[in-house]
Amino acid sequence: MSSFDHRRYRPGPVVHLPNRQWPNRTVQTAPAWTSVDLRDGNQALMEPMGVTQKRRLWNLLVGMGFKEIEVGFPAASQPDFDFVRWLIDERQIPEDVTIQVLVQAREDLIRKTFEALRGVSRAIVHVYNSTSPAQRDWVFGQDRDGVKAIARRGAEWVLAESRRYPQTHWTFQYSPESFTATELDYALEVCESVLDVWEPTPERPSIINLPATVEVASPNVFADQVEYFSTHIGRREAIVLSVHTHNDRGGAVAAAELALLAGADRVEGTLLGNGERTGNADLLTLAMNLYSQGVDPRLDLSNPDEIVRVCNECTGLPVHPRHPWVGELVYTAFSGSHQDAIRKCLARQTREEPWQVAYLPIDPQDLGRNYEAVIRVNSQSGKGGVAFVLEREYGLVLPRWMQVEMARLVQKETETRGGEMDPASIYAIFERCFMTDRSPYRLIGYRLDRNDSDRIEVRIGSAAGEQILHGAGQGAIAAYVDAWTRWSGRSLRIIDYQEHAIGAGTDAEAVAYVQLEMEGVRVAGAAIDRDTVAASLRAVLAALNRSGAEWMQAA
Ligand SMILES: CC(=O)SCCNC(=O)CCNC(=O)[C@H](O)C(C)(C)COP(=O)(O)OP(=O)(O)OC[C@H]1O[C@@H](n2cnc3c(N)ncnc32)[C@H](O)[C@@H]1OP(=O)(O)O
Ligand SMILES: CC(C)C(=O)C(=O)O
Ligand SMILES: [Mg+2]
Repeated sequence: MSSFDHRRYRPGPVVHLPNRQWPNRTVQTAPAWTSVDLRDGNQALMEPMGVTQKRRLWNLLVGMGFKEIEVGFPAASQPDFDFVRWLIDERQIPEDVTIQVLVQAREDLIRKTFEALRGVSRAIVHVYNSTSPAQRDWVFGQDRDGVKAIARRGAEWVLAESRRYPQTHWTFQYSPESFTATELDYALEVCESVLDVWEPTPERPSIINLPATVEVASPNVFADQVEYFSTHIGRREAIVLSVHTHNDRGGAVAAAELALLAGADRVEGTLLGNGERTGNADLLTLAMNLYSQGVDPRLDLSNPDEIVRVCNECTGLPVHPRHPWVGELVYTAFSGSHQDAIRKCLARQTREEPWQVAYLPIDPQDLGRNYEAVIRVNSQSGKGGVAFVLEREYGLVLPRWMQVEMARLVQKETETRGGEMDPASIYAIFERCFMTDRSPYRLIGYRLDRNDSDRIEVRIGSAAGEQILHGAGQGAIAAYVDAWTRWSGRSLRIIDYQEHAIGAGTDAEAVAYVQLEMEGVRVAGAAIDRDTVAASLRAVLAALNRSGAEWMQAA
């Protein structure tokens, strides 16, 4: 029998909140961010960070502008204790940054925690105990009152210890761990009892942190829980309401966002979402989500590649190439219609107007990414992408009809070869297929006599030797086509012709693109030359050579 059996599970909680307000709100300002990378992030690593890595990550967090940073669980391990001491003894904590430490509601651990913090000018002491039925029954072996007593005693020990260090400005924080799996009325009761001990005031608030220790329901349910809590807790004006979401169902970021609508003031999380199991809420994503809505995230995210590098080097964890906002591939389009739309929008977008480029929710340049990586070509790509690459890398602005043919040629090759095609390989196809003015015929020279109607004398070479052709017409190209028509006895007609300069100044070259109809069949050619007329004539010849017509091969 299969062990995969959904009947073993129950649905998550629901909250009766018919008058819920959060769906009608929007987030207008950034919340207070608290990084728990050095604690929750660290405790989830296979190999916890050493002091050197912690220092590096600390410097990154401070540099990004975090004002509250949970730096560890100093009563739990010597490295955590030593790190806190290093921060204090070496005066590493900027004036406007407050460190936070975590501790269980146990007297000996609380005492040691305060010892670790001796001499700090300001700190948040974060005490927690779990409150859910499963933890009450099976972990603590206590009823509701018993677990509430653990919380209250913890609050009392924290208060008592803090009084031994009056020089420090203390802030107290309490988390009813496993809040999302706790009955709401009971979570309120426990928090009220903690607040009765701490007696916070608006001037000296305490932090109540509501953790989705395990994400057990969809984000809207968490928002209901937070709104219910926020509107039912006493002394609301004396509390900073914080949330701490985990990502078990993949909704940590969404849950934190909806919690802000529901009344939360503060969000705990980690960079890139490292943390227990599936991780914590990703603060980078949350902050970038605000940024992309025109809200100042109050964090410096302008160098995400550096953030990713430091996190990776400190935690040993890789970052998915499609990680929101900062993954390697998140501003890259491989697919044809996306490339087409991006190319058209980028050509129109100005710095002054609000950003509205299809498929790019923000300007990648804001995060230090350039447009080079935006469009990459594989078998899913279309003419827009191929055209974009040729224009960006080689300055070639292909006419639409040539884009279509070029895209078909590229696709054929990518389907055969598989994988991605780099710009040089794309250009090689362009050169091989369209710039075919060397064989079977090549242009040796020409003389143009510009009168009422232009007369041209053309010297062409082939395996059969040199020949001279004569023609006349309005303009060099018409005269040239006339020369070929007379010489071959076939009907030739220019359908379209375009040219433009590549580069500027004395180094500039001209590129010409020609679409020719020969005996009812259309064929395209291109050529690059320092001389504009030569470029045109060679482009016509490239098309003729490409035609593969029998009379050409016979040469
Ligand atoms: C959701 C979270 O992320 S919570 C943070 C979790 N982080 C960590 O645990 C990392 C650091 N922790 C540690 O290194 C260790 O747990 C220590 C050093 C703090 C404590 O270690 P130990 O004393 O061996 O105890 P252990 O952690 O196994 O705790 C179990 C005991 O503490 C009790 N306990 C657990 N959590 C709490 C709490 N928050 N408050 C009070 N008591 C608690 C348990 O009921 C159990 O009691 P019992 O021994 O009477 O059955
Ligand atoms: C200690 C608490 C806040 C925690 O990390 C959790 O519940 O996830
Ligand atoms: Mg956690």
